[in-house]
Amino acid sequence: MSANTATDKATKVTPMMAQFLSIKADVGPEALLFYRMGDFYELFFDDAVRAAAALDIALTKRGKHAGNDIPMCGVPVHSSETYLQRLIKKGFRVAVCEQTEDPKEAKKRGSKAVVRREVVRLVTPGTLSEDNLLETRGRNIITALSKTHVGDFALAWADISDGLFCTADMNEERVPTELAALRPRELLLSESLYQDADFMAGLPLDGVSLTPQAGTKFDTRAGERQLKAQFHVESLDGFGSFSKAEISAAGALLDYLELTQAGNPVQLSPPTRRSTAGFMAIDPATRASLEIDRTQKGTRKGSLLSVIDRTKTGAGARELADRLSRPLIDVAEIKNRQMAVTFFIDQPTLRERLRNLLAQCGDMARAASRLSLGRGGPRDLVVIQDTLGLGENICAEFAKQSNLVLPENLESVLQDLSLSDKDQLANLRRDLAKALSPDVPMQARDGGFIAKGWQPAIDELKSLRDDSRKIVAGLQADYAKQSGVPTLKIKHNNVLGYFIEVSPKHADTMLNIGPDSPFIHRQTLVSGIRFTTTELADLDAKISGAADKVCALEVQEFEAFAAKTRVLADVIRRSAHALAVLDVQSGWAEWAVETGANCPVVDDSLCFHVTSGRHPVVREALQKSGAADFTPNDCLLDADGQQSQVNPANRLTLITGPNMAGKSTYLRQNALMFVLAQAGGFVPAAQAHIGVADALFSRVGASDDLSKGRSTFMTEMIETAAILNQATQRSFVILDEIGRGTSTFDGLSIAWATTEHLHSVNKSRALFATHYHELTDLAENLEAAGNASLRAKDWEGELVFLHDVRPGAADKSYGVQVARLAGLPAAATQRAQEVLHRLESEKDTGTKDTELLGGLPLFSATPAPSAPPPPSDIEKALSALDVNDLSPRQALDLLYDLKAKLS
Ligand SMILES: Nc1ncnc2c1ncn2[C@@H]1O[C@H](COP(=O)(O)OP(=O)(O)OP(=O)(O)O)[C@@H](O)[C@H]1O
Repeated sequence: MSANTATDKATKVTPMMAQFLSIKADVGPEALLFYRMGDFYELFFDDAVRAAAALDIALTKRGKHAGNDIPMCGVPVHSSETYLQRLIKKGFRVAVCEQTEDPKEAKKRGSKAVVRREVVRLVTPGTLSEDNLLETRGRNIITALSKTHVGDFALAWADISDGLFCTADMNEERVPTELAALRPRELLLSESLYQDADFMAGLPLDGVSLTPQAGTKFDTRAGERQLKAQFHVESLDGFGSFSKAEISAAGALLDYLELTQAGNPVQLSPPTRRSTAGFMAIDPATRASLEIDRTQKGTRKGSLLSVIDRTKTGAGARELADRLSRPLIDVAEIKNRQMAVTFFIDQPTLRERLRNLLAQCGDMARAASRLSLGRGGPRDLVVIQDTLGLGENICAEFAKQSNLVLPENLESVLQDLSLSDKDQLANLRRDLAKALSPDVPMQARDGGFIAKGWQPAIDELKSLRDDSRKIVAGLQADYAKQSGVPTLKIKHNNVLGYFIEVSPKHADTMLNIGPDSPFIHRQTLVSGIRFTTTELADLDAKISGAADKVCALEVQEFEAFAAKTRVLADVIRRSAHALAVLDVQSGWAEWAVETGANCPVVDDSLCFHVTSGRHPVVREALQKSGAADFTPNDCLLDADGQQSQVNPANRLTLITGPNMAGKSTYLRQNALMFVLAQAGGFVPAAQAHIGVADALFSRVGASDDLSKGRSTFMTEMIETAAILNQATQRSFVILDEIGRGTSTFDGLSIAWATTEHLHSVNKSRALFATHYHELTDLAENLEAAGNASLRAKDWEGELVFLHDVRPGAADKSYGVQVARLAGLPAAATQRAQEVLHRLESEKDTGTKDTELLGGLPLFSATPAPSAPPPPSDIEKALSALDVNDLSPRQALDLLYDLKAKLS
């Protein structure tokens, strides 16, 4: 072979590889290309290397490209969802490329022709719709963030798994707050925003996959066209007046969804404009520290949501999470929600029946979405049929109750659920009930899901198929007689269809029947000899022909139903939402009854008065561990000072008390009262009067944010700055130990100034927990500040926490005792106690603070105790000894032994 030929061969690209390379070039390097080859999705080159490592599967090679081996790995199509799920979780995006023609068709173009393949979908974290890839009780949000030339911002967001679609205008400061509420899986934004490091540093982006887009994707005019096309309207006025920023974000989002679904239309609800002014602002740090829907470790378990969630359906759980994430400000709307919960508390029997029915409901909105995306199956139709039926049963349960007075919003929810005024939907349900057989497969192509009596053509073909099968069964006896081989069997496999099989010892008998033999030899195997007959072959053709036709007709029926659900998608989604709302309201009532939660009085005042409040999560944890009961506590704050004439109410209370006494718990439980009350629910308290808060702020627990290059102290100061700059008189603020992360005097001064600012400038309702006892003096100088403390008692040398909040400042911190409880070595706690005594006595004798807190000189003045030496061998032996067990002789021997150890 000449050198040239060798090079030619090395650089020659096979037609299949050429096709792969061209598709890969279109997809780009960001996405892995799942290239369909028969029953596998294959990955090549760098994609294969990355996927093999991420999935921990074998990396092999296939052929050569430019003289090098082509790395390859593959995943079977039937289990590809699991692999997809793992890749998406690891932050990959995957372009799925299918064979879009029958290989037989390709062959007609020549033996070397490659089967046509096309990318049918780009799977990204924010565009999932399959049940296996989605969290049942969590949302899967994709958002687009836009910024106009004049600096206005907007977000558009969607959950394509159930059709949610919303937009909201906002200023730059509000963007992190809204993103934290949405917790999107994927965020689209323009290249220029993406490259703005300062802006990006302020966004809560944990677990968010970023998808930068060319600035042109955010063009307002293109966005308007996209929106009109998506919702088939001539004008957008019907949806309210979108701002330019909203249109730009919505357009970019729709454009991207179209791209990922390779042109398949995504069904979304008409866009809802969510004015940010209507929702309580909870910035990312506050949301994280209050652990509303996730703990700081990122788990749902242990969050407020997980503790109060009594919903029976995935859609209900998602609705509850939405409500807790975005508490309302509008008092009337909050009261509407409360009325529904109260209604269900007053109707225990109806509540129980409703919850039993809800438990049987499927995820109708997600099923409808899958059907509209062409990814649904017969089981999705069953979910729609069953759940619509259950919706009817639920309406019937309400109708059964005599003299029922429904709150207005429940009335409208039941209207959405009822089929009585929705003929098309009622017909769809009735038809589905008639058309579907009880057991349906996952995929329509597997057939066998259309019930008898629905379509005469299918029934006819099925009876032809079944009759032929009966004839085949009868033939076995005839052929056994004819051949004289009583053990002759008629069998079936996918390659041969029906065939006759005899054991090898009857081979001669079968082969020598003579010229009139109907048996035609097909195969000789070690295990048996196979034959067919013209009659059997005819029947086989009839049966398989009929089966194929049945399958094709069933697929047609499925497609027809899927098309009907597409048309009715909006109504189906409204029914599904009605079920979710009923689930949330009845679930909230269930939780309230179980835990003794009550309905708060919510109004526009600036008061916050809670009697016997509890922290729902800490209380549940204590209950589960059986350790102790939760001590309920009151809290009274009034930013207006209106109550002060009767009962002086502070707007700011300084909380002191020993470590571990429950200060942080108290702060958080009161912040959570606002979240629960403004989400429209009941609160864990005997009574509560809550004037709505426009924003919650918390600075609780210091942690550094090294990923953003911020130390613990810096993070703390940034969060404190945000509070002092943004909190209004209507806000609620909790601060836990501000100023810890720096020198005592700096810390104390910052805490001091922060308290004064909050009290006199922001004028918000605020709780401030601190170990700086000096701060408690502030209560005397500031007219609306007060002190409260959590108590502990020294009980026979043991520290007992009482966990109850009392007016007045705490006298001591018990820090050393807590350190002892935590297991600090005895030598260290003894030493700490000595230092503490010394500091306290010098303070009493009037020594200046600077001398007291000066650090080293004082420490070196007190002789440091040395750690007790470890016990000697003799001491160990003596302490293990039981003297009563020793005989006089043994005692004498022991003495000798001990003496020997001395030398
Ligand atoms: N009201 C309460 N009733 C019963 N137990 C409580 C109560 N409040 C807190 N606790 C228990 O005390 C523990 C410590 O509470 P918390 O962290 O709020 O104390 P702290 O005063 O903030 O402590 P530190 O000053 O050390 O941060 C909690 O984990 C909880 O188990």
